[in-house]
Amino acid sequence: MKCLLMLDLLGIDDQGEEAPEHLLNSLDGQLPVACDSESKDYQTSTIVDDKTYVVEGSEDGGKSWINVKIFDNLTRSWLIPTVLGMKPVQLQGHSTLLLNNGRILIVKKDYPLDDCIWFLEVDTPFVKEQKKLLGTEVVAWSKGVIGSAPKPIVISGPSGVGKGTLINKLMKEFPSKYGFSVSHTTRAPREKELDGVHYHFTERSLMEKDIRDGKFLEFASVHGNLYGTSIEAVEAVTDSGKRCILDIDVQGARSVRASSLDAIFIFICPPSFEELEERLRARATETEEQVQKRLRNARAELDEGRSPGLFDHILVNDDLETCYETLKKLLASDENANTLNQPTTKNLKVHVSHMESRADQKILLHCGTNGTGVKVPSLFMLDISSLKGGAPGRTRGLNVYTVESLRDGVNRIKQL
Ligand SMILES: Nc1ncnc2c1ncn2[C@@H]1O[C@H](COP(=O)(O)OP(=O)(O)OP(=O)(O)O)[C@@H](O)[C@H]1O
Ligand SMILES: Nc1nc2c(ncn2[C@@H]2O[C@H](COP(=O)(O)O)[C@@H](O)[C@H]2O)c(=O)[nH]1
Repeated sequence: MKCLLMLDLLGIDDQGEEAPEHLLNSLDGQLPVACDSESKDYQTSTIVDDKTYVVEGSEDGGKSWINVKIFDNLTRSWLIPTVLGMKPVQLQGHSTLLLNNGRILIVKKDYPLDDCIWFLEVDTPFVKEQKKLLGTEVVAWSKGVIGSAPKPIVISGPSGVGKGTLINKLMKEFPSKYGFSVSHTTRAPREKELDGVHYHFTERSLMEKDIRDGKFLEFASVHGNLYGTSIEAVEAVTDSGKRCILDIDVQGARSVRASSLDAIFIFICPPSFEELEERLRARATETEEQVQKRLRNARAELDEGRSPGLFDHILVNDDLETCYETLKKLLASDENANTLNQPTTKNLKVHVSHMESRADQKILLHCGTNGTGVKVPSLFMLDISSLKGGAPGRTRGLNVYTVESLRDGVNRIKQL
């Protein structure tokens, strides 16, 4: 039904008829396409090679929707792509600009700067991989975030090595600095484990559906159960300004390594296999059969943990305090090396009328009055030269400047 409605807006039926002439004539991916401010329905078209990406939205009686479809300029037919990632909740109009790295920049009109910059990935490595996996056309949304965020930390290692113990110590000593990525799992809760705190305990069919819907950054079958990190789990921590810690198995670490998440990877080893077995039994949370299974898997994980290029650091958890101190030092030096550029609140509501791309990865956002009576600069500059991350998570590393025209053609540029 939804699909019919979208086609209807363009004045065509669902029998695969061509896009109307006026739309085709106006399609030009190289030029900024300004939105139609008179209309309640918002639509832009961007040409990428032989395809035209149409982003459209509408507000109808308080309900709003956003849709993406593709017009194949060779076969002259419409394609409905699989849409991944978290999409904008509302549009009150938007402008688009094709970037040269397989992304379309989308700036929402009349939204605070914090929530107005989005990317629609149409030909990035993530999208290419998903196209192969799903066998359909794929597009992926990613919200643009101003400034950089601290790198997430992936902690991996065999069951019983002490990952949870080390992470709990970090969280206890630095509650405002680190946040835990709460995974989903199909395993049953242990005594004292709380839903939403230690894990999101879920049913396999629900989790499989969410995986199909692209909600997971990674997932793996571990010791007979399904475990996974949702994109939301990581982004919720990162958005709160904390450094996100993921406690995941080696298969999961490998998937995250291959993803757009720019993380630091730490592998925890036991001092010996006998000590690992002792810790696992002493914890007394598993049946004998489960302990045997976890120990069998531990041998493979210990081998895999040493594979070149997978982990940045390997720590031996012999004496707990010594290992904890080493972990803290390692994280501190990594933080210093990646000086944090925490975003300040960007509450300014901007009404972008059009965008202009410059050769040096800077984009000029020309703004009109936003109707709130609050004076807002009429020109912003967006620096996209150091973007990090991307779909299925956020795109970070955006820098925004105000541009103020002074006399004699001199501009004053100030970073927000
Ligand atoms: N350095 C250490 N020396 C002795 N015991 C330890 C040490 N570190 C952790 N332990 C103990 O080992 C047991 C297993 O630790 P923990 O639950 O943190 O492991 P884990 O790696 O998180 O396991 P899993 O992957 O199954 O969640 C716990 O009872 C914990 O108290
Ligand atoms: N790939 C993932 N592995 C995960 C995730 N959350 C936890 N784990 C790993 O599973 C085992 C077993 O955990 P337990 O709580 O049942 O003892 C352990 O190695 C965890 O690191 C996840 O989201 N993805």
